[in-house]
Amino acid sequence: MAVAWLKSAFTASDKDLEKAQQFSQRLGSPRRLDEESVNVFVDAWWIFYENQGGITLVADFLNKKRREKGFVGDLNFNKQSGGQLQDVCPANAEAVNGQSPAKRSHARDSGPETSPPKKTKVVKQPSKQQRRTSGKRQRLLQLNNISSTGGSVTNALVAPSCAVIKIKGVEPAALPVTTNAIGEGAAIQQRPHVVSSDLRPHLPQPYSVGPLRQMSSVLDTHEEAPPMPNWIMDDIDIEQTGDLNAADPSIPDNAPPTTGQSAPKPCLQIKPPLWAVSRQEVCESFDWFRSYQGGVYHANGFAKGYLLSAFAASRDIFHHGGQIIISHGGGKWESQHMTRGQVETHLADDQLAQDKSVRALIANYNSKRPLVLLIDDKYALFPFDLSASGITYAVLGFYFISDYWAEYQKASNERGRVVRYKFAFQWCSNQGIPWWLHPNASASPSTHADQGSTILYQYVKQERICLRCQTHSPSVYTQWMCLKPDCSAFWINQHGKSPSEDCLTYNDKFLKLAPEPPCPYRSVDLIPQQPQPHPTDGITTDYVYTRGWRCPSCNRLACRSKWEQWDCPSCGWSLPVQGRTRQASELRGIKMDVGFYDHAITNGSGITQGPSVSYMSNGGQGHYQAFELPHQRGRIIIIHGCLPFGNVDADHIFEEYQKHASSGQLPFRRWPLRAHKLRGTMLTHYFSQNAGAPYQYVGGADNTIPFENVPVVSKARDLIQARLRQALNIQIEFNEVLSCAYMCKQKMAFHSDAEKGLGPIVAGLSLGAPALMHFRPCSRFEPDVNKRGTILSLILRHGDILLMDGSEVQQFYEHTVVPANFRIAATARLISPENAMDGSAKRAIKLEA
Ligand SMILES: O=C(O)CCC(=O)C(=O)O
Repeated sequence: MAVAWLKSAFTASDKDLEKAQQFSQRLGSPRRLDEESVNVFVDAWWIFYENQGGITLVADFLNKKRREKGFVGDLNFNKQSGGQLQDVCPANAEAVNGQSPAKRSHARDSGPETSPPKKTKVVKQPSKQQRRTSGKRQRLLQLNNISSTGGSVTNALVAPSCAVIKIKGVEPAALPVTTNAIGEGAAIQQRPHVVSSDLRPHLPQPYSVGPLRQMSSVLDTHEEAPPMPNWIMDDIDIEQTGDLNAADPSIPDNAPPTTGQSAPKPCLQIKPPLWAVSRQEVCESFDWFRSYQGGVYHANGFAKGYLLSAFAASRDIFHHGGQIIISHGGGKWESQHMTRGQVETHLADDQLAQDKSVRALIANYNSKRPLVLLIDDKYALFPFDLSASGITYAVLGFYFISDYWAEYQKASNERGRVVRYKFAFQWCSNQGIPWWLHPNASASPSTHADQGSTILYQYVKQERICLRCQTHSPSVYTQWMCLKPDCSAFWINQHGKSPSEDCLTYNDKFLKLAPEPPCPYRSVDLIPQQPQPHPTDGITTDYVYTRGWRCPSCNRLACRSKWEQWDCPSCGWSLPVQGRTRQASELRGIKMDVGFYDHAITNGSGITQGPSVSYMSNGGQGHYQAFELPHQRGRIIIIHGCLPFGNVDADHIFEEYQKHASSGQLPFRRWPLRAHKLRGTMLTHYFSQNAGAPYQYVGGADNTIPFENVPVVSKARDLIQARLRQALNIQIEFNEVLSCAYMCKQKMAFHSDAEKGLGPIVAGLSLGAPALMHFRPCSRFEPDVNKRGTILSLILRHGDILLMDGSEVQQFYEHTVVPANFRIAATARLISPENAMDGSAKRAIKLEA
């Protein structure tokens, strides 16, 4: 009976889609055939011919449907007859084609329940009459014959003298994937889907030659700059946090070993088209991956970049020379965190379809949107040793997600396992052959280059319906299991058990390259836009000038670490920037989008606000305001610039700073942070230069020049000292000034100036755009980060001087500065000779002692 159902439906459905729809409904498919037409047929096919050992389930399923349709009696599973399905109730005899049961076809000719499906003879397509009367089993073939006239994919089948069912009227766009089911053993060759008329692999030319394309055409323009992770602080105490330099937060050091190659890998003989040494270089230069912490970078609900790293799940693979990559969806692995100086272990947890990264990847799958895959040097499945070439990160290229599913993975949590979402990524072939398969990539081309050419396109969409949850799951492994974590049959095989991890083997049909959706991107779309070093308006302080670049000589992605130019730390290639000097008048009027004009004190902070007090200077009248911290821990005073002429000095200093920076006389640099968790060197957000006594916080003696070399800094120091004298009668001669330059969207993270040897008075002059300065209790004072809210916020305007008076201000509080646009600050301190020594001199003294 069941066979007759299938058979009649198959044979009748060659007429049109409507017939196929009827069949789908008879099978009880919950889905409309116009969406999943092909899958219905494939389900039926696999249920009958491929469900090894699962025939009881098939019988249950069909009997349920029979009962719903009003049939009397159930199909009987007859082991003696080798697993055939038989209708034991003669009352149904006439229900199918008016035939007697004896004349009907059987689902299986022979073979025990557990035997694999037999090879099928190819049969001529019978006439309708023949099909009715034939008692022989016919392995019927279904194919989705899609020919795309204007499209890029032509998928043709050649099937001499065989039964073929075509589903007409199904547009390729309506199908989730192009799907073919071919009877095993049938004399059918499926031609490769052809992406262009030229089947020869072509080399990724756009990487090496050709014009650089504007990235803006492929990027979501409203995408915001990703925030720096909040643990990136400029003054993390190394002793307190330990040296975390080697640890990428997405790659715990206790990551399980990646399955795959353990033998030494060959070195790359070429430079990848895009590579980097630090995570920051990737995030600042490459718009497709701007995630400092996670392995998946997503924006607007879609994944844009995916980093393959050491922390592989079991069964992650790098197949067809990397043209099929299977990887877990990212996140929720066991990880170690530093909290208040203590290492805490967070146990691995189940991934959920709603998790942001997983959700974004699924959205890519559903919309056929490609994403970019990157690897780091810890990704064991890549066949070359990146680190031997000094490469930490490399961009592979565009991939689309050909399938996804969930599975259990071993984990050291209470249950011993966690749910992981796995994604199958497939190379977008319009990019040519992958760069690492290029014959020049390897010293021994035979090792890897041939992997790209032995591609089999004979893809069969392998899926089955779970009889419990009635949803499809791909046949990823040789044993089929429901791969929907919400189903009670999830990860349970035909023996009713979870498979043993070691016994799972990929279904080789599943690993064939799938027909691809059209890829809207080309290789050149990966190349970051070449920076514009001399814009027509002369403004070189906008956000885009904070971004890194790709060295056109060696392809390295590099941060912009110098004010006057982009340069490549590997090969020294540089691109000088020629901007114009910005006037303070262009910037000082920028409105701050905050709910206060000058300052805000948080209720309960214990801060006492003093009155606004006037003072006189040679520029006119100014005023200042003091804020007393509780427990006499010191005071914070803001001295506003003098009107009407008091800011003229500040205006000149602002302009002079820019001129000296552009000429190289004042070398503004982004300096390495002393401790951080990212791989590679992490640079400060802002540019800085120290003058006078060395200040360890920004590079010590390495980043310090004498006051004589930078007259503008001396002028800034003089102005600060004059204001302290005029407003507060404080006589002080500072011996150090840290000058910081912030381009648009750069800022200084929370920190305190608590370095040993710093005097109790710290005073900073603000120039250019206004900035918000916030104070909060520091961790020693309030370990609970949730209770460490801002206690005081101030707006620092052009010409203002901010004074922090008292060493306890730094011991108990930390501060951050967030400028509204281009701004320069000169902060003066009095540093004791001991601190003025650089680190090595100090170590030498310690050793002598
Ligand atoms: O930009 C500023 O005004 C902040 C400077 C600062 O916090 C520092 O140098 O420690």
